[in-house]
Amino acid sequence: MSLPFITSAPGKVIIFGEHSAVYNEPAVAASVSSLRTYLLVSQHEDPEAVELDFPDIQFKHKWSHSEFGCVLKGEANSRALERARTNTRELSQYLIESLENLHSDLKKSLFYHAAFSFSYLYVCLCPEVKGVRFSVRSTLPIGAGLGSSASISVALALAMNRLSGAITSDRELSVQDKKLVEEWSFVGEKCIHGTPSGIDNAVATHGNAVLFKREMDGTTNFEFVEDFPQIPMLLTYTKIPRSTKTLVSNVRELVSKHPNIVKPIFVAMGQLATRGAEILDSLTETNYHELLELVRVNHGLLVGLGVSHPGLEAVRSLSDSLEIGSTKLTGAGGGGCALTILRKDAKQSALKQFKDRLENEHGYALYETQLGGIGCSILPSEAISDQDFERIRILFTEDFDNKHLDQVLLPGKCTLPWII
Ligand SMILES: Nc1ncnc2c1ncn2[C@@H]1O[C@H](COP(=O)(O)OP(=O)(O)OP(=O)(O)O)[C@@H](O)[C@H]1O
Ligand SMILES: C[C@@](O)(CCO)CC(=O)[O-]
Ligand SMILES: [Mg+2]
Repeated sequence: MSLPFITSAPGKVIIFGEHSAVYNEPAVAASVSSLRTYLLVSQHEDPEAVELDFPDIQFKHKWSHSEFGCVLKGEANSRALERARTNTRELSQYLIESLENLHSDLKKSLFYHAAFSFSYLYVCLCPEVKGVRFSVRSTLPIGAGLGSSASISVALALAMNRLSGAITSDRELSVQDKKLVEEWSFVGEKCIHGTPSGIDNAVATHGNAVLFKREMDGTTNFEFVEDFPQIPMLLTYTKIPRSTKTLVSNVRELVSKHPNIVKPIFVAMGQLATRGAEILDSLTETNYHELLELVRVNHGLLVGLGVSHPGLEAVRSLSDSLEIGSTKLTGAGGGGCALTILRKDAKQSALKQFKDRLENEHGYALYETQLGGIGCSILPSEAISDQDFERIRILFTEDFDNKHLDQVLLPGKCTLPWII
C-alpha cells in the first residue's frame, strides 16, 4: 500500500436511546458528517518506527517495531493473535495483558486508552507495517458525546485494513469493506470504553441516520432511516469533561442495584426510539409535535439514570423557559453536548437570547450542523499530489485551528477525490 493516504470518519448525534442501546434496545443516531476525524498515514524517516501522533490530546509516542516483538513473536502470541482476529466479539485477555507491558510507561495516563486501542488494532490488522506515522486530527470536540472515540476507531480500522491489503477498493468502498470497518472499529471502541453498544461506530462507518439494535447474540441490526429529514436543531457543547467509560459503568451499577426499576426504563427508551424512527421516516406538521415530546421524555428517563449534569440541565431549562423546543443530552451525558430540536414556531428573538446566554453567561459553544451524510472515507495516495501533501502535512503538524482541516479536507465539500 503506497503512502501517504488519509482516512476520515464522522461524529454522530444520538437522537433517541443512549445507554439503553448498551442493553440491546433499539436506538436512533445520525452522523454529523461535517464534524470529522482525519487520519494521515505517512512514511516515517526512521524505517523501523511506528509512530502515533495525536496532537488534539497532546500525545505523541514512537515505538521501534522490535518493541512489538513481545506481542508478535512466539507460539503463544501467534495463537492469541489468531484467536483475536477470528473472534472480534470479545477482546483477547491475553493480548490485553501483553499490550499492558508494552504500555507500562503510559499506564494511568489520560492517553492510555487511545494508545491501547491503536496498538490492539495494529497488532491484529497490520503488524508487519513499519516506517510509518499515524497522525490524527479531529474537528469534533473530544469526549463530548459526539462519538469522537468511534470516529477515531473507524478512521484507524479503515486505514489498517487498507495497509494490510484487506481493503483495496479504488472507486467506492464496498458493503464488505464497510462491514470490515464496522467490525474492527467496534474492537477499537471496546478498547476505549469496555462495553459499547456499537451504535456510534456503526454510524461513523455507514453515515446517514440509522435505527440500530445490538442483538443478544452480539450481532448488530440496523436500518437506514430513509430520507432523513433536516430537522431544525442546535447542538450545545457545555465543555464539561466526562468519560463514556465511567458513565456506562455507573449505569451498570445502577441496573445491578435496582434491576426491576432500571430495566423498564431501558424498555421505555427502546419503544421511544422505535416510535421516533417511524416519525423521522415520515415527518409531518402533525407528528413534529410528537417528536418534540419524545425528545423531552427521553431526556427525563436519562436524568433518572443519573447521566445528566447541572450544566446540561441549564441548557434544557433555558430552552423550556424560552419555549424554543425540546432539549436532551446526547451521547453518554455527564457533561458534553445537548441537542435541542427546535419548535417550528420558535421566535427568532428567543433563539438569539438562547444562544447569547449560553455563550456569554455559561461559556458554552453552539454548533449549527446538519445531520446525516457521508460515513467513512479514504483519500488514496494516488489522489494526493506532492503539493497537496505538503499542505496537508502542515495541517496535521502545526498548531492550526482545526477548522482549517474542513476547508482543505471535508469530504463532499472539498475538491479532493475521496473514496466513500
Ligand atoms: N482526536 C483524537 N485524538 C486522540 N484521541 C481521541 C481523539 N478523539 C477521541 N479520542 C479518544 O477517545 C476518548 C473519548 O471517548 P469517549 O467515548 O469518552 O467520548 P466521545 O466518544 O467523544 O463521546 P460519546 O462516546 O458519548 O459519543 C478520548 O479520551 C481519547 O482516548
Ligand atoms: C452511552 C452510549 O449508549 C452512547 C455513547 O455515544 C454508549 C454506547 O451505546 O456504546
Ligand atoms: Mg465514545
